[in-house]
Amino acid sequence: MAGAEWESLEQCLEKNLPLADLREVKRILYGKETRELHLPSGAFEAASKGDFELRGYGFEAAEEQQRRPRIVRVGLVQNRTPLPADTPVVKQVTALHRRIEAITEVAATCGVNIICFQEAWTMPFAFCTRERLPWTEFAESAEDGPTIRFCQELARKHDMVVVSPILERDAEHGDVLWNTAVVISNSGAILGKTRKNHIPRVGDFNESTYYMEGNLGHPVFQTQFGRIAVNICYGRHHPLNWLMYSVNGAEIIFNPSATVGALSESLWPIEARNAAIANHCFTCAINRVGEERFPNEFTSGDGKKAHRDFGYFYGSSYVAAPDGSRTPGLSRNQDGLLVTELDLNLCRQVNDIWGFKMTGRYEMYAQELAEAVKPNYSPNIVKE
Ligand SMILES: NC(=O)NCCC(=O)O
Repeated sequence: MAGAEWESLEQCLEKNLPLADLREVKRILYGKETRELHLPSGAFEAASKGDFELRGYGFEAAEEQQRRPRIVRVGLVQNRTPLPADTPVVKQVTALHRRIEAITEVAATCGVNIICFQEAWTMPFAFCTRERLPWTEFAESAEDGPTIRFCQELARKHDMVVVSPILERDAEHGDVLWNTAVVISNSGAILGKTRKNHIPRVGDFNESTYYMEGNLGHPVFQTQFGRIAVNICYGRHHPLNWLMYSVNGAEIIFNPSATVGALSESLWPIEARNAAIANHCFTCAINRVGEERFPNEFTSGDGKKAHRDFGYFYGSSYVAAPDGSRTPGLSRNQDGLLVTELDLNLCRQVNDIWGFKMTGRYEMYAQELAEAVKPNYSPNIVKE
């Protein structure tokens, strides 16, 4: 499997396909073509100087007589951890704050209204280990920890909603850890938080050693720029997880993630995009980048030899629209900022065309699932 040397699917297609074929391949792979955003030249200069990729795309909705376009710009940030995993905790957190601060500055010059960082962005994704320390020292309060205060300053300074996925320590309830995303209003006020509803036990993702499944349900946050929700990483494999955020009114669902090529790269382009189609909303898939090596080797008891890293986090962040179209992905091997302009009117327009909210038969499935989860349920199998 390719590591950092292989830039992206898009780059490979562009390099190897004749133009006419490339256009057809993109139409079939990515749906209706998104327009490239004209971002300020200073933003590209700053991105180049800051050594991260900057891409901008826009989705269109039809013009309506009674509703004005509801244009919103989202910013997706993918990044590697700038320091080795065995660097002191505070130094790593500080370096990541500075990195995100620089990228968010550029996002602000690009008119981003809502920015979302990757899963557990303030630390190496150390949940392959089971050693607790020093990794649990990256956990902090979702109400007044140093990262939340930092994000509140970003929100106020840039008039931007900030979605900050962190490792949360809930001091009010037994110092318990959670995989959490905090949503901060563009006023700087903390709107609330949401916790990862589905925790993986696959490959080296030993997160269940550190935290339980979320207990906050499917909150949707009403912001000045639309109704948003956060489906954290592994929750992207669970269609009902997306559905419940949509049932609660989400127009944009962010999917901050941390996942590696060998496990999920062929699924990555499908799941958030299918969720956008099925739920008549926009979805924003964000994955971290690079390789993180840990001081002590580990095994996950799956027969693989002991090793010291997860594998390659392949970035490839993208935005999908309710009509099934999507942006090209950011690269597999660079830090990056993906700016995408959405017209939220597209959600209802596609809903009126396809009608999945009308034809979803949710009451039927609610009844059938209520029966299926009962201990004495027997599957409805018709036999000869
Ligand atoms: N962070 C996380 O939940 N990863 C699990 C593996 C995957 O979902 O690809």
